[in-house]
Amino acid sequence: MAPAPNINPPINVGHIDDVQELRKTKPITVPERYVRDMAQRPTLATSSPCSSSAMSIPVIDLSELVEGGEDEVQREVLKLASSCEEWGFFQVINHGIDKELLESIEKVTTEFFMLPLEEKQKYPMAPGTIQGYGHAFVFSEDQKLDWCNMLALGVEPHCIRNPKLWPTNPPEFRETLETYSTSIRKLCQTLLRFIALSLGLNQDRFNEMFGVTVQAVRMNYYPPCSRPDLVLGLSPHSDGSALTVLQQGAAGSSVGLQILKDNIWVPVQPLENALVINIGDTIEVLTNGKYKSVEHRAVTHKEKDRLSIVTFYAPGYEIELGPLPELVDKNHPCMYRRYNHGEYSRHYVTNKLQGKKTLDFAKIQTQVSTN
Ligand SMILES: O=C(O)CCC(=O)C(=O)O
Ligand SMILES: [Fe+2]
Repeated sequence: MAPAPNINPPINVGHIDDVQELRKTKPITVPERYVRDMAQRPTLATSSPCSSSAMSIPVIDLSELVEGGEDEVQREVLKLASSCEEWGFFQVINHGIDKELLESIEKVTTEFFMLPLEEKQKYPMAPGTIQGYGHAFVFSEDQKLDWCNMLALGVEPHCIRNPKLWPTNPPEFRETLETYSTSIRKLCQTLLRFIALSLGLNQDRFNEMFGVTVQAVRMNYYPPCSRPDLVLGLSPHSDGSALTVLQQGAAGSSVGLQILKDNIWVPVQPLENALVINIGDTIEVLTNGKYKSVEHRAVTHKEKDRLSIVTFYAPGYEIELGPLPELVDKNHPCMYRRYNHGEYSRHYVTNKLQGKKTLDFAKIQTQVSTN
């Protein structure tokens, strides 16, 4: 979550239907603003066992890394390295976060989204901003919209919080989010230690340089859509974070997350009690492109709804970023420029989601010789 963007001139996003209300009142209507151009329409997840097992994101057992003997640790670190390098995504099991806590955050989040619209609108996301209830990343009247309702909140440091936007209904929401965020924060720090090791770096390399880290949460609720073949739940994008932790709704909800691998949209099958981790743009830059942030999107389902609770973990805004010198040499020339993380965050939240385009901000453009 970035410092509040300066909105100048004011943004006109036009009328935005609330998709949950649409679903209730006009269940088969899909307004034009939600209908994607042909090229953007989704290929829907199949549940065919062969397609999913041939292409499923790797699973990392965190207990092997944290408590395993030398051999297990070494094996799992190698697996982590290949997961980050080849997929940019993995699911983590035995992560140490209580099942009850995962269930509680899911419960309060679901309860929030099920409130009447007037209640949710007490926490409005103003056009062009990224906190509160509504649609983020919409900047014009003619922009296509995602079939999704969001509640996005800055969590850490406290100065990025807007307490007026933290729901007081359901009453346990705030406390549950605090407890959940503390646990997810520790998980991110642990994962960053092993990710550093997997790159041959000192295990504290990332945690030490990140300063006063920034943590934000986005809760995405995707109601069913009568034409999932025409809409997207969330537009293709990579995350601006260092790491993202995604909790998918429990069994019974639909498969909705897809990641772009070798030009194919691969569905991520939810695993019981697992968390989905992905590499964000910041780790791509720090590793000089060795570990890349991967484009992903969400699709909707005809009958089932879906919830995702997403935590973004990033360095402090004041931290200067650029490829780590240890990962730059003659064979790996520097691919990204140096910049301040606050600048990147601002750039990220003032542009619509458009695949990996946002990261052009940091890429060093190589000159094509015309001779
Ligand atoms: O809902 C999902 O599965 C994707 C969410 C996501 O990518 C995000 O919020 O950045
Ligand atoms: Fe994302």
